[in-house]
Amino acid sequence: MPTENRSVTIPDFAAWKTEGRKISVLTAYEFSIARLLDDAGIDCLLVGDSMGTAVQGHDTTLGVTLDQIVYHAEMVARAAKRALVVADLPFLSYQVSRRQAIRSGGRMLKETRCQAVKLEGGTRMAATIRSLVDAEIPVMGHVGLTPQSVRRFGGYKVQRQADAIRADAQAVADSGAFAIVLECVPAELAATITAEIPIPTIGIGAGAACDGQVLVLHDMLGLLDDFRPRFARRYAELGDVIRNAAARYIKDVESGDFPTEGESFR
Ligand SMILES: Nc1nc(=O)c2c([nH]1)NC[C@@H]1CN(c3ccc(C(=O)N[C@@H](CCC(=O)O)C(=O)O)cc3)CN21
Ligand SMILES: CC(C)C(=O)C(=O)O
Ligand SMILES: [Mg+2]
Repeated sequence: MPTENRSVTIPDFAAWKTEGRKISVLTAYEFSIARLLDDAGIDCLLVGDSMGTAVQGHDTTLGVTLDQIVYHAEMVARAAKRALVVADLPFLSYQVSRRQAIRSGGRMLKETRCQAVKLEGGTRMAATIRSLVDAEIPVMGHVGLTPQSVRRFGGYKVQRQADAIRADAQAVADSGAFAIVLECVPAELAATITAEIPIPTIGIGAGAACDGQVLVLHDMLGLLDDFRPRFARRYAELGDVIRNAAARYIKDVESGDFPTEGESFR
């Protein structure tokens, strides 16, 4: 029987907060990239529903399905030798009922080798998180800018209702989640929450005080030309690299420079 081959466990992850060890998280959607990120030493790979924007080309995450996340989580979890793999529960795969949440989260653990699921919402999702945890499905929370709420928010905006967001984070922690994403909240609020809850906070657009940071892979690699929020530092310009490589290939095909005899069989 194949054995799990991971060095990072949920309890390690939860303990990193008390040890003051910063947690690095990136999204991943497929095998080859996930293997490279794992080799590089990333702590956690998130199979995000941001695949709706980053991979599928939509302007929201609302259309992403549970089947799609299962398919991508399967590839990512197969690639990861040591990183913790977490998969997003997409819109309407957990909001209908606690039974639905357990079915969806359970499917993720049964059909892929991911170790946990992430879902959006604070106080209003507390009972759901508790039900998942009771069913042995580890949960990462997500509060602040919750992209699945985009139709209520009316856009992607920094969330500033400090008391409500603090209560949301506390409810997520009290419900048994092992970590929580804080998305697009003022740095000072994220610092307050990080100090007052016992589980690690993973920030995106939430300042430096968080216990860890997460970015969408396509954003940090420069693969999306027209998505540049202030929090998405670019560590590479792969868009330029890919356009250049493709342009050189096209030129070589048109001129007949490719392929050479050495690149052909005789
Ligand atoms: N590729 C990608 N990266 C993401 O970070 C991401 C997605 N997709 N899809 C789902 C959500 C949407 N996200 C977003 C989208 C836009 C802003 C944005 O434009 N923020 C403005 C601030 C707006 C304001 O409050 O005034 C900024 O300037 O950063 C932030 C987060 C984060 N998530
Ligand atoms: C940006 C992270 C937190 C996320 O939820 C996603 O990639 O879907
Ligand atoms: Mg997400």
